[in-house]
Amino acid sequence: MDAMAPSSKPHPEREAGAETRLHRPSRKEAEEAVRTLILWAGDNPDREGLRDTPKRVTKAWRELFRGYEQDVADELDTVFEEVGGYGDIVLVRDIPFFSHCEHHIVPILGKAHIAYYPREGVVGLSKLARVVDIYSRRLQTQENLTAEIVNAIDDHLKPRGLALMMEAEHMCMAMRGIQKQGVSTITTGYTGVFKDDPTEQMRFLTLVRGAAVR
Ligand SMILES: Nc1nc2c(ncn2[C@@H]2O[C@H](COP(=O)(O)OP(=O)(O)OP(=O)(O)O)[C@@H](O)[C@H]2O)c(=O)[nH]1
Repeated sequence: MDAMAPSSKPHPEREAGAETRLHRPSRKEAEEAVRTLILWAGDNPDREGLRDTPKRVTKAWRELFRGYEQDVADELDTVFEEVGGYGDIVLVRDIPFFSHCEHHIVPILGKAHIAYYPREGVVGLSKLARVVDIYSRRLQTQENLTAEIVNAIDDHLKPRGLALMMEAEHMCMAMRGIQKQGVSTITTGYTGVFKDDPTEQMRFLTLVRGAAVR
């Protein structure tokens, strides 16, 4: 697909039942908007170093926000049912991610840890990281990002339980506003046995922190 072609898919609407299709501006319109922001920042968009910047920024945005073009169902529809009777915890730890906060469009940088107890099969490990990627590459709050990843994996895989922890630094708190660097925000989501049984939550948290105890 042309990296800059407008998507044929509607933007995902977070409000249940919303069916409106949003108008995607042309690439030229998007470049014009970047030019306006350069002027707003106080620089000259026609000077040599900035002349191609609107083009670069729109190209970068296509990449940074490619999650709007992707569907998690495409990643999670392969389930391996032959797992040799394995039914214990599967934990994929330290998945790096970046997103952008929907309030300031400034990066959120962090790690995700996903665990589940298989019920009927397992998914490819990389697919879990792909789901994190798809939802991260949209404008987000950390809470919404966490909930979307949990709901998507839980719906498709139907595990006995799913646990997700996301820890991230929000550049909107580090680089502007309150300007506190190194602050980490932790969000969690649990379903099934992880939701119902505090000892399962403890096991998850212990494994995430690195000690393989039972
Ligand atoms: N809950 C939550 N808040 C976030 C997230 N990302 C950014 N924020 C916060 O969103 C809030 C936006 O507050 P506003 O008062 O509307 O905007 P603001 O004037 O730019 O706020 P300050 O950041 O305090 O300067 C700030 O407190 C941010 O820290 C997130 O993922 N989750």
